[in-house]
Amino acid sequence: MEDTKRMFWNEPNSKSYGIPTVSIPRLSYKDPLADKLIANMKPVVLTDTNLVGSAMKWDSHYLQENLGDSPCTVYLSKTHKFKYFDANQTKKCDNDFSPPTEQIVMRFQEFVKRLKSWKEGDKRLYMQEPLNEKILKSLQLVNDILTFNWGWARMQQKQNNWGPLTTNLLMISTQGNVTPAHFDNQHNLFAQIYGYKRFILFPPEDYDKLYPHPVWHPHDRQSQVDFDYPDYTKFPKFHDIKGHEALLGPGDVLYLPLYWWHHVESLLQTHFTISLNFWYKAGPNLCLSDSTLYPLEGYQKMAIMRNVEKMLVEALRDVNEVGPLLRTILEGRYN
Ligand SMILES: O=C(O)C(=O)C[C@H](CCCc1ccccc1)C(=O)O
Ligand SMILES: [Zn+2]
Repeated sequence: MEDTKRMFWNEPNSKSYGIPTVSIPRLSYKDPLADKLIANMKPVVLTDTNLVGSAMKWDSHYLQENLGDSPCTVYLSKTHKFKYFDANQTKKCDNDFSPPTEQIVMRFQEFVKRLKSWKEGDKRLYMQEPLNEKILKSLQLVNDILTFNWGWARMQQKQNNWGPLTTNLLMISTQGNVTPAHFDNQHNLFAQIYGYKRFILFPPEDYDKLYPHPVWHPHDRQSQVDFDYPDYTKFPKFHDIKGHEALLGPGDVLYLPLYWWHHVESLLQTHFTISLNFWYKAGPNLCLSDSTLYPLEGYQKMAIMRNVEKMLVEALRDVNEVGPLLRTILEGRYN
């Protein structure tokens, strides 16, 4: 029994979902191609940035010592999926929205206790807490953060015209958890600290194949397609989706460009995984101006479509009128 258990643990739990993928390049940060890809808003895995070198020693014991009684946000799910939702947008859903996860605040040491005793069948846990003065009480941890490779991160931020760093989200996930496909409106330097995570990315122009929820929906920015059981009747174009895949291990940093879709899963090699992201606001080139280059990029068209939807919700005041009005514009005139 032990051997088969061990063998099972060694092989990544990466289900294929039947989606064809190409590998995201893994390069040294010294490779000029790395900077070229980032400048062109293409994903790339950097293997030796040492961005969070001082966090390589962060394990559950060390974090418990240094975060012990800090309150942290923990999501609970009965399934392996942790589909993010904006609780402030549930009111527009006239109560047919059922939250897929529970969000609770608990002391970090309480979280570690539950994480350690977690076993298959228990509710899955996902701690997601921004690192900021609210929870950073220990000088040791502050010192670790101060010794991140900020020089490299700031150089990327500057030479690629990103906006300000807004968040460093600390994520600690039980093995096998999945964050379903979604996009964020920030650039992301995603650092893997402990355990392995698999990313499947899709470019912004795959908007039509991933069928995002409406902008006013609690699941705004998330794909409606359930990758485990895709509904090809409702979402026929999902059939043609092609992904860009990366397997991240400790020390790897994935540059995840603004508006790129991503599905993330924690693999089974370890009981839990630890990651830290660096979210940077979009730079000025998200707004159209007389210096905008044409034809527009996928991410710019995505921003336009979202703005049109938001403007219509605002103007019509009734989300159920948006579809009919858009169809009136389209039918027999633009299709
Ligand atoms: O770093 C990213 O962008 C990720 O998606 C990482 C992802 C967890 C993020 C959860 C989340 C999704 C949407 C809004 C706020 C928080 C993971 O690693 O499981
Ligand atoms: Zn994300």
